[in-house]
Parts: sequence; structure tokens; C-alpha cells
Amino acid sequence: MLTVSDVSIAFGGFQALRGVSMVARPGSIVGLVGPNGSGKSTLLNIVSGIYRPDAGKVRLNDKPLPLGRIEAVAARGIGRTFQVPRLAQRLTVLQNMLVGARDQPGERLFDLFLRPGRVAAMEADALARSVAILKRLGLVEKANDYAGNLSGGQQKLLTMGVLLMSDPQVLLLDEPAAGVNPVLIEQQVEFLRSLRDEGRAIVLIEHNMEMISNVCDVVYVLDAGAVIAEGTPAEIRDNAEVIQSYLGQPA
Ligand SMILES: Nc1ncnc2c1ncn2[C@@H]1O[C@H](COP(=O)(O)OP(=O)(O)OP(=O)(O)O)[C@@H](O)[C@H]1O
Repeated sequence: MLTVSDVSIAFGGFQALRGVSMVARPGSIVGLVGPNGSGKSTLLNIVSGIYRPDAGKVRLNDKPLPLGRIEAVAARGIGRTFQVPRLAQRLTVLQNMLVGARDQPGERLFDLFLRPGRVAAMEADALARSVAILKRLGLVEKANDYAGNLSGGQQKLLTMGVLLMSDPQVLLLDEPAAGVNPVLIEQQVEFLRSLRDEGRAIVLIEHNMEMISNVCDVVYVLDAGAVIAEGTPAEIRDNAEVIQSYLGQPA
């Protein structure tokens, strides 16, 4: 279980997060919504190890995460995507997937020279896992296309696939549906549900409220760096404070 406790961070004099707490259980999808600038991406930046908070803790299965150390946090099983897909545009879809495989023994000289059989077996395993994930994403026919030639929506699907190659317990997804056509959003939704059914925890930033309502078990609403509401999508929809602050309408 991912547990964020009382996290605060300021940039210069600007308080971006103030005492934010959040829980993401295995086998659940947690939505993170709120107006632009409310601190959603900053929270993911902290959980994924990019920033060290000024105060507060983040734990995975009761063990504190080494915040501020991206590689160390990733190695604990936390993976993240960004609003703009970060793919190697001039590598193929399959090559991008293989780059995503964590801890490849072929990267270590010792293994390469002294345990070539093990390296070959691990590479065959990474290849098989890549193909299996690409099938789940409906991208297997594109395996040999350059990532840069995929549509924006397909690139977002591929970033999720690359992330899954490192087998994360927690996936942090920053606006996966933005700019994506409805057919591919439906495909994302199916994929997210399958990840949840595997027991992974997903934290999803999204402005698409239909998607949030469709897939989330619980939703947190941030406003000006603080959590102003938490509950099921239906509870959030009916929350007067949320309606006022997030949708800018009188309750
Ligand atoms: N590295 C930084 N330096 C200075 N200010 C920052 C930094 N990162 C975030 N901020 C500020 O913190 C606030 C929260 O930003 P953040 O990107 O977390 O918001 P958001 O809720 O994700 O917004 P959006 O929906 O537009 O992506 C913003 O005012 C932003 O300018």
C-alpha cells in the first residue's frame, strides 16, 4: 500500500503542497483531480522521487521511500508517466519496451562475459514480456514501427507499456487521456482495469471527469495545494465544496 502522510513543499515563497495525505491500496485506482496549478503533478513528482518534500513521508508497504532519489524510488516499484510521453522517438516500439525492462543483466560486464546463458535467457524473457504487453495494448502490429510515427494516443499507451516492463507495484499516471481520441481512451481504461485486477495500485491525474468516474475507486480533490475532498466518484460529484472550487460554480 502507498501511503502519503502530511506532505508539504514550497518553491521559493510559494507553498505548492500543504499537508497532503493520500492512500493508494493494491488493486485500486485512485483519481487525483483539481484545478490547474493545484499541485497534482507536484505530488506525483514527490512520490516518484523527483522532489524531496519539506515535510511529510511517503511509505510503500510501511517502509519509507527514499524521496529525492528517482532511481532508488523506481527500484522500490514506483513507476510514473508524464503529461508529454517520454519515448525514444527514433527507436522502434519494441526497442522502447526493451529499454523499459529493469535490471537487464546484459548491461553488466560481469554477466555478459561470465554468464552469457543467463543474459540470453533474461533477454528472451524481456522479449516475451514485451510482446505480451504490446498485445494487451493492441500495439503488437506496430512493434517494428518507430515510436515517433505512432499517434499521440498510441504513444501514451506505449509509455504505459514501457512502464509495465519494470513491473511496478504502483503506477503514477499524469493525464493519460489528454488529447487522446475516445477509442484509445477506452483502450486505456481497459488496460488500467487489467492492471488493477493484477493487484497494482494506480494513481491517475486526469481532467477527463468521465474517465475518472468510470475507473476510479476513490478520488482525491486538490485545491491550492491541499486535499479538500476524498471519496468515491459519486460522493465527489455531489460534494458542494468541490462543485464550488473545482467547477467554479455555486453549490
Ligand atoms: N519546480 C518548480 N518550481 C517552482 N514552482 C513550481 C515547480 N513545480 C511546480 N511549481 C508550481 O506549483 C504549483 C502546482 O503545480 P503543479 O504542476 O503541481 O499543478 P497541477 O495541479 O499538476 O496543474 P496542471 O493541471 O496544470 O498540470 C504551480 O503554481 C506551479 O507553478
